[in-house]
Amino acid sequence: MDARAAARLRTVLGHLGRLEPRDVVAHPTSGTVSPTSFHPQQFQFTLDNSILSLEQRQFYEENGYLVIKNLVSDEDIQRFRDEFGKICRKEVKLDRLVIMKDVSISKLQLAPSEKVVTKIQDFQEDPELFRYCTLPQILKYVECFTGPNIMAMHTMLINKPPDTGKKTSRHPLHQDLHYFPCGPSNLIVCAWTAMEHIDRNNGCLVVLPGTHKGSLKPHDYPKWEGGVNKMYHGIQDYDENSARVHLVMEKGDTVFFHPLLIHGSGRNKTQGFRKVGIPIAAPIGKDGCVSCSATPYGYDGLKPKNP
Ligand SMILES: CCCCCCCCCCCC(=O)SCCNC(=O)CCNC(=O)[C@H](O)C(C)(C)COP(=O)(O)OP(=O)(O)OC[C@H]1O[C@@H](n2cnc3c(N)ncnc32)[C@H](O)[C@@H]1OP(=O)(O)O
Ligand SMILES: Nc1ncnc2c1ncn2[C@@H]1O[C@H](COP(=O)(O)OP(=O)(O)OP(=O)(O)O)[C@@H](O)[C@H]1O
Ligand SMILES: O=C(O)CCC(=O)C(=O)O
Ligand SMILES: [Fe+2]
Ligand SMILES: [Mg+2]
Repeated sequence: MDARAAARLRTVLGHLGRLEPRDVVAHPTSGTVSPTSFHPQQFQFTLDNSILSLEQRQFYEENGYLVIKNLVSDEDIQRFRDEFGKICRKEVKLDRLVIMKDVSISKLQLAPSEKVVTKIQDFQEDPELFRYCTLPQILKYVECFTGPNIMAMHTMLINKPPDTGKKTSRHPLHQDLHYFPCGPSNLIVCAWTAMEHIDRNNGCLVVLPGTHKGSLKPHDYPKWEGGVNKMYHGIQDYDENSARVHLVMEKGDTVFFHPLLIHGSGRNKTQGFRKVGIPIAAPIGKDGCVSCSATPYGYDGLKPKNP
C-alpha cells in the first residue's frame, strides 16, 4: 500500500472510530459499518490537531471536559455584559430571543432589569453577543472537537440569580444532548465561559468526569420542593457515588465539554448574579444535522473564509 492510500485509510478509520452505536442506527440506509467491526482508536473524543497538547487531549478523552484559562478578554466580556443589560432593560429587542425568569419570581410583576432575567437563549441574531461565537480563540479550540464547518447550535447567556431560599437557582445534573438529538455526539462541543470569578458560592459548574463515555440517560423534572425552572430536566438515576468536580473558574476562563458529560450547577448563595456565556457548536452544514432531521437554528460560517 502506498503512503497516500495508507493515509486515506487512516482518515476513514478515524471517522469510523468516532461513530457511536446510536449514530449508526440513526442512518440505517447509509451503508454504515457495524460499530463492533472496527478497532477502537486511541483518540475517540478529539480530532488530530496542533492546538491541544497531548496532555490536554488525554485529559478530555478521559474526563470529557477541558478548561482553558484566560481565553476571553475583559474587554470582550464587558461588551457582552453591556449588551445583556440593554436586552434586559428592553433597549434592544430581538424577535427570536427567549428571555427566562427564575420560577420563584416569574409571577411577580417586576420592572425589566438585569435582576429579573435568569437567562437569555438564542442570541444569535444579536451581532454584539454573537461575536462571542466568532471569537478566533474560541473557534480554535472548538475545531479540535468538531472539525471545520463549525455551526452554533444553541446560544445562551446565563445570569444565575441569588437563590431566594427555595433552591430554584440550581440546575439539575443533565446531559445537553437530551435537548437536541444531534450527532455524531463526539463532534459536538459546548463552550462555557465564566464572565466573572465563579466558585461553589455562586453556583459553579459541577461535572461528573468520564460520564461522556456513557449513553444518553432518561431525563425528567427533579422532585424539588421549592420548584424547578421550566425545561430544567435532570437525570434521575445517576450514580450517587460518582465523583463530582466543582469547576472554580476566573473571568475569561472557558470550559469545553462533551454533550454527554453529566453536569449541572449548584445554588447561588451570594447576592450577585453569576454570569456565563455558552454557545454549543457542531460541524453541521446548511442542510441540517448529519444524524437527525433537525434544522440547526444557529449560523454557519463562523470561521473567516480567508484568515
Ligand atoms: C447539538 C446540540 C446540543 C445542544 C445542547 C443544548 C443544551 C441546551 C441545554 C438547555 C438546558 C436548559 O436550560 S433548557 C431551558 C430551556 N428553557 C426554555 O427553553 C424555556 C422556554 N421558554 C419558555 O417556555 C418561556 O420563555 C417561559 C415559560 C420561560 C416564559 O414564558 P413567557 O410566556 O414569556 O412568560 P410568562 O407569561 O411570564 O409565563 C408563562 C407561564 O410560565 C410560567 N413560568 C415562567 N417562567 C418560568 C420558569 N422559569 N419555570 C417554570 N415556569 C415558568 C409562569 O409562571 C406562567 O405560568 P402560568 O401563569 O401559565 O401558570
Ligand atoms: N444528591 C443529589 N441528588 C440530586 N442532584 C444533586 C445531588 N447533589 C447535587 N445535585 C445536583 O448537582 C448540583 C450541584 O450540587 P452542589 O452540591 O454543588 O450544589 P448545592 O447543593 O446547590 O450547593 P452546596 O452543596 O455547595 O451547598 C445541584 O444543584 C443539583 O442540581
Ligand atoms: O451554568 C449553568 O448553570 C449550567 C447551565 C447548563 O448546563 C445548561 O443550560 O445546559
Ligand atoms: Fe447543560
Ligand atoms: Mg450540595
